[in-house]
Amino acid sequence: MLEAPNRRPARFITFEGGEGVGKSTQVRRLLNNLAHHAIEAVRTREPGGTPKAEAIRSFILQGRSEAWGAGSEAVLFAAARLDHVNQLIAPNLEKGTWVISDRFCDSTRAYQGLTGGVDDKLIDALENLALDGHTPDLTIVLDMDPAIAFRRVEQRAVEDGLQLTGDRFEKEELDWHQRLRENFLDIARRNADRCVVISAEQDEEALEAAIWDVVSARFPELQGRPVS
Ligand SMILES: Nc1ncnc2c1ncn2[C@@H]1O[C@H](COP(=O)(O)OP(=O)(O)O)[C@@H](O)[C@H]1O
Ligand SMILES: Cc1cn([C@H]2C[C@H](O)[C@@H](COP(=O)(O)OP(=O)(O)O)O2)c(=O)[nH]c1=O
Repeated sequence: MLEAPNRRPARFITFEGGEGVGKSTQVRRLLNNLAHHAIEAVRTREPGGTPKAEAIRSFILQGRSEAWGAGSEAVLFAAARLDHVNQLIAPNLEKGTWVISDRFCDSTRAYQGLTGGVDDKLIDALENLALDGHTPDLTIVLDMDPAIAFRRVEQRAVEDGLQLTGDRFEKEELDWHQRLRENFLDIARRNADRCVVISAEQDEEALEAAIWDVVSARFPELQGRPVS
């Protein structure tokens, strides 16, 4: 009988951190680097990633869930995540395609849990339900002073000739974002085998190189891969 080829499992990598720290930019750059190493990967985001989860994203980010409080929001984010895992993340990993997500479960723990005051046990239960064993293989936590992140976002908006309206999360005060930053660092400390904290206070290329160092050291199949 012919043996199935000994294929490496596809990897699931998530990016976490506060607003404007450069997650989306670096997710794009990582996808590009993986493609150069002949790795098939999909890029996704949370909240969102599937039509149903994107519908929940609009509902929450337009502020329509605000009156319900952080507990209901945690449930809504988990509902979106369950669909995202079932419809996009698990099927891709199963067929050998890497998945790179801009935010995932640590955002619920940081925003609704540690910062929003939702009980740890509820966050744990929702996480177990939504992930169904699909814990990320690696989480890159991009860390920076939120005041600098705000200036970056503001500067880009001015360059684009836009008025900074922001969604409701971006209207929160700076000290709230400082607490959020500490909470992401705390999550990283408590999950040190999965999470790597990288300073986002460096230019895009330097940060991309720092992320690639971590990713390629973590996954040996990237070493010795063809570079196109
Ligand atoms: N390393 C960097 N240095 C300076 N500006 C950056 C850097 N990375 C991203 N930016 C800019 O900062 C803003 C926020 O970046 P983005 O990737 O959208 O962050 P996030 O997804 O974390 O909100 C964008 O205008 C982006 O062009
Ligand atoms: C995934 C997730 C996101 N969020 C928040 C974080 C962001 O404020 C918002 C997502 O907006 P988004 O525009 O994707 O974030 P960013 O500003 O980092 O580019 O939703 C939660 O509060 N809980 C969650 O579980």
